[in-house]
Amino acid sequence: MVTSSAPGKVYLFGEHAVVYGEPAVPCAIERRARVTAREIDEGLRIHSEDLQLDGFTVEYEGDGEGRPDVDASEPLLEAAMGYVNEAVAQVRDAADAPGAGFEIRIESDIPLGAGLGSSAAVVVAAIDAATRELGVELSPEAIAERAYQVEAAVQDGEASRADTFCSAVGGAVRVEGEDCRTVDGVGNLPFVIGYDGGAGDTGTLVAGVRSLREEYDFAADTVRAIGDVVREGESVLGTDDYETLGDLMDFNHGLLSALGVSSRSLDSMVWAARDAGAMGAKLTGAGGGGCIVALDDTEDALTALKYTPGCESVFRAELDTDGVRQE
Ligand SMILES: Nc1ncnc2c1ncn2[C@@H]1O[C@H](COP(=O)(O)OP(=O)(O)OP(=O)(O)O)[C@@H](O)[C@H]1O
Ligand SMILES: C[C@@](O)(CCO)CC(=O)[O-]
Ligand SMILES: [Mg+2]
Repeated sequence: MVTSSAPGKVYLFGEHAVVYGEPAVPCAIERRARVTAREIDEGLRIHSEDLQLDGFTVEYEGDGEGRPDVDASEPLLEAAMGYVNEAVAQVRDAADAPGAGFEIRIESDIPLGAGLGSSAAVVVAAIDAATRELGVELSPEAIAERAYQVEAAVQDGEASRADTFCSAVGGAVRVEGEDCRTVDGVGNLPFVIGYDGGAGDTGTLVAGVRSLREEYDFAADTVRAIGDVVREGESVLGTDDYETLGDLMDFNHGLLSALGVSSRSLDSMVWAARDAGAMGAKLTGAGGGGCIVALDDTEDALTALKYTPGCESVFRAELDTDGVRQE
């Protein structure tokens, strides 16, 4: 039996646009998914007490074919189980063990569908734990590549390498197409996270941006403008010019909002943080609901968010320089 863990992330800049080849800078945070894998004779048994589908919790056991005994629609269940099923397919391929069976147990500190990269963290940790269980040790980079294949499969071919690379190697990273690298010297940015208790489905939100881009040239321009914001942001990354970094986060949020991936509660948390003096604030991840990230080195945004209607919890996020690791 092997347990591995991998961190979630926030996007300083660049989500969504990164799917179309623009650069993005996600940062791993000290919130982890832990996955325990045990080899069994055949099939797949998955336990996750964190898995919530539209307000109810299930512990499911499935072989990827049969359906767990819960009252949920087929598409919802498919969305819920797709990541783990595809991760196990990658493990079987990596270990050249097509018939390997697993019992997988998931425990995660990362809220689901909230923009903190729960899917990437679960997939990265699952691939590490289950390959080690079969006696195969993959490098973090190889795990990142396989985890990306999983996200691409579940998100209907539309995913970037950003979440999975960040979760696998930790720290702040820069991803542009297939070019994935660590960004040194970023240090611990004063991130404050506000969470509305809700969720958005990454695959659906990505598909929405894709159709806007196809329909309107100005939506394609908006995606390119996000890339420009990221390139500008990179010039101050690693300096103490948090004001400029914050202004660019604000700009990035406006562009994401134009692409239709913000929500009323994300917008009100963003404004609450800004009104309290945060240097910048934006949604993080796919959007639709979930989390915002603000830059504030005082306690003011944290306190203001606590009293913001629609904000369910608020916390500081420390940069996690560790990526995937065996526990
Ligand atoms: N603790 C968990 N147990 C089981 N499955 C999980 C768990 N955490 C995440 N998942 C899987 O990841 C899916 C959520 O992934 P999704 O990409 O929509 O959101 P996210 O990764 O949290 O946010 P984002 O991609 O915006 O950063 C869940 O539906 C589920 O399939
Ligand atoms: C929305 C998106 O850019 C980030 C989700 O955390 C999707 C992806 O990069 O695969
Ligand atoms: Mg995800």
